[in-house]
Amino acid sequence: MSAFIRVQGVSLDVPTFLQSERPAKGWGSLFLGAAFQPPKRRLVRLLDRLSFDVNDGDRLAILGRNGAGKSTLLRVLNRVYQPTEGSVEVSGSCQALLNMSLGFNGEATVAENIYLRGIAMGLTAAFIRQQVQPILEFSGLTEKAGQRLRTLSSGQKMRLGFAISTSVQHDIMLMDEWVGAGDADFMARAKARMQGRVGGSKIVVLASHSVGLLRDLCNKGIVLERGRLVHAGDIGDSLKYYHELMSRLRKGGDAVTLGDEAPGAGAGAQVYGAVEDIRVDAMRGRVEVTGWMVNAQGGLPEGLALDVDGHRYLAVELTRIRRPDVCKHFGLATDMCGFKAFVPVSGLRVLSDLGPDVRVLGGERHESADAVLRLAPSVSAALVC
Ligand SMILES: Nc1ncnc2c1ncn2[C@@H]1O[C@H](COP(=O)(O)OP(=O)(O)OP(=O)(O)O)[C@@H](O)[C@H]1O
Repeated sequence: MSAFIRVQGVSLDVPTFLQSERPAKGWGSLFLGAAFQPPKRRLVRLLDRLSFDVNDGDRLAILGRNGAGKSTLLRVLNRVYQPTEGSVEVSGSCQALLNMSLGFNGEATVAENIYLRGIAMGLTAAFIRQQVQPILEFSGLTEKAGQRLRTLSSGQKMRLGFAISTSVQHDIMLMDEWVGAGDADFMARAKARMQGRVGGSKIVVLASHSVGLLRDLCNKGIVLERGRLVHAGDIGDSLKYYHELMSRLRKGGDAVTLGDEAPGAGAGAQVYGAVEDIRVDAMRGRVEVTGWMVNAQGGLPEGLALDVDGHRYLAVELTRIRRPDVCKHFGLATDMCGFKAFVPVSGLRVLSDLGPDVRVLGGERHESADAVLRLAPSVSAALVC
């Protein structure tokens, strides 16, 4: 049976409670205010008349700035929220990686929680019984099977939630951001499993700010803005539309909403790029780094630093270079995403003096640069020669 998702004219209104300001001078007026000025209830529209189809074989990216409605839409697709208007038709079994710890009971043991979550996922007791050991092994919690869940660390709970949620292959996979926490060993296993599950799914719907990931994984995209669907198309067009939208919003100076985005936009994880050449200029005591980088909103970060054996060296100059190839690949609004940066590092004679563990970090400013830029294979090879 082929899988599909049909969303027709979906709107979602939820009640919110607004408390008016109550400047109270004393306890008496505080209690009187609480008694006679209860919070006002009003409906807010989170999704507004969305219509789109996802067909067998599609990998759909949901794009939009913070608060645009991406997670809410995923919850509607997963039937957590019932639309106020319109209809959602889903054909095929659905696996939602939206909240890994949903339905966990801290007082039950780790093994019991596998049953609780498995039953909530619609699995039979007989099937779950066969899955308990593999899930414990995958999450590295075999020795903790009989312990209460509340004694686990948050990372261990996340591993358990991930192992249970991904224990079965479904037709449709709904994801809110790619799984991104855990130690290196677990992340390697989680990545391999995710790739397997994504590959085995008939439909994948992924909401993420990681533009590189969306570009690699998805073939289609929709862009949400304030709960409305403002663009639908192939992934290249959708990323381009999203970046243009973000740049329009930046120029429009929508200070309140863009203020919400500031932490994300400035965070290292939101900057991505590649280093394509590193040269040592021994005469001038500096390293020249060439590559490209952008942030998740398609903006151009201006910060670069080198991490050499734990010592941090900040760039003193960064010039932008045209990169139409990168611009086309990611659907960016500007092609000035290439850069050449100069970083003073004294005492170097040749490139290999930097050692193989050098990391190039990008960010909005030199001081705050902390997103590791990928090294091109030729650069990695040159560093060890
Ligand atoms: N239950 C709720 N009651 C009231 N408002 C809500 C509720 N759930 C979400 N919202 C609001 O709906 C808007 C969309 O939220 P949502 O979590 O879907 O955004 P998002 O696009 O996933 O954002 P982000 O990129 O930050 O994860 C936000 O303004 C949020 O405050």
